Amino acid sequence: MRIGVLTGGGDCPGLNAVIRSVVRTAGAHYGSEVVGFRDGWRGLLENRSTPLDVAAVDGLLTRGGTTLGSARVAPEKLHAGIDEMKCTLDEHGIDVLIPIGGEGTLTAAHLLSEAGVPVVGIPKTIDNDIDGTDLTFGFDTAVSIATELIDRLHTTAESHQRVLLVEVMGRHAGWIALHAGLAAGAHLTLVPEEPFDVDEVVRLVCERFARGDSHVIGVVAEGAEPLPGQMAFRRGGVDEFGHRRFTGVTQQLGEELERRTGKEVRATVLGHVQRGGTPTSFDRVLATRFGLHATIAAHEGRTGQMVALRGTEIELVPLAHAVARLKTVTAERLAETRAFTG
Ligand SMILES: Nc1ncnc2c1ncn2[C@@H]1O[C@H](COP(=O)(O)OP(=O)(O)O)[C@@H](O)[C@H]1O
Ligand SMILES: O=P(O)(O)OC[C@H]1O[C@](O)(COP(=O)(O)O)[C@@H](O)[C@@H]1O
Ligand SMILES: [Mg+2]
Repeated sequence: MRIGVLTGGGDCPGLNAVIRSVVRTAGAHYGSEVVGFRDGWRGLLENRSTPLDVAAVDGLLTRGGTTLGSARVAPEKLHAGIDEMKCTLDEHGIDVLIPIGGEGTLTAAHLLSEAGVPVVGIPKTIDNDIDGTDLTFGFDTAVSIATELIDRLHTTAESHQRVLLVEVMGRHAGWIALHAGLAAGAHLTLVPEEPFDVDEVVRLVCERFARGDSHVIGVVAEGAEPLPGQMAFRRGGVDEFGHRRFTGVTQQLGEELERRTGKEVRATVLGHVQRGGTPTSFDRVLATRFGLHATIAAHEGRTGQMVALRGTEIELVPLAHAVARLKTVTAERLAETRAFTG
């Protein structure tokens, strides 16, 4: 059998571990060959590939990023390019394609699957917002990095009796904010799922200082927004790929808080450091198991599906189900966090 692999969307610690796992499982268990397509869907559209053998994936278990590269392609171009992509797959004799990506990449995978291409998807994203799987690799690494950095901000904040607002990634879902906030003992957690009440944030900050606390740490997901009409808030529209452009909610909230509380406020944006570098051991294991089970599914003809973590086991779920909605933070999980950070 010949398997095609590509990585789409934002890079994520553990992608290389998946590639290694697919290549090693295909070679050692089945004597199959693997072809990597470069830069996500663009590699299929432009017929750019590289053969992947065991030597090519040596050392990839621990390396962050993706050795295949990743790129974004406007969804319309992808819809228009289905025949071209099928031609590329035929030319390389690909029997099953394994796309590794987030909800966007998996939506495109579903599209190809509906067009008759045998596909087994592998979910990735640091945001952990893919439905149908309990977790995605990359999330644990991002939360660990964010937690360590927030820990460090506590000491500088308390030395100056400041409010420190930390912006973490999370476009539609606040999982990183929720977990890093809880792990690092933040006093406030703002997520995209629930517009925040600026009056309430002001009250919380004033109350903490009034009772003698030394500082306030607030974790803000980049996609969080204030309730309408409560403060001036710039909107950035959407980019050419349909993604919302962020305008720095944390900085804007910081300025508002400084004005209304009289306290010094500093905003820190963690940005891409959250998804750079080596994956945690948890993510290496999850990525390796995803690669193994996707390759087994490909050889058993169980296509049109995505591997998923359910409890402690890896299962297959239909791609149609996985991309039907995003997995966002529930009211119950928010309430749990608020018991400690609100
Ligand atoms: N609705 C869609 N229909 C078809 N292709 C899509 C769709 N959404 C995204 N894609 C493709 O998948 C790529 C990756 O999606 P993106 O959302 O950027 O990352 P991720 O896979 O991490 O969610 C996009 O650049 C685009 O080519
Ligand atoms: O690479 P870019 O364009 O800066 O993307 C940033 C976005 O990618 C992410 O890191 C991951 O999102 P995806 O998994 O959907 O690619 C988001 O948290 C963040 O908003
Ligand atoms: Mg996406």
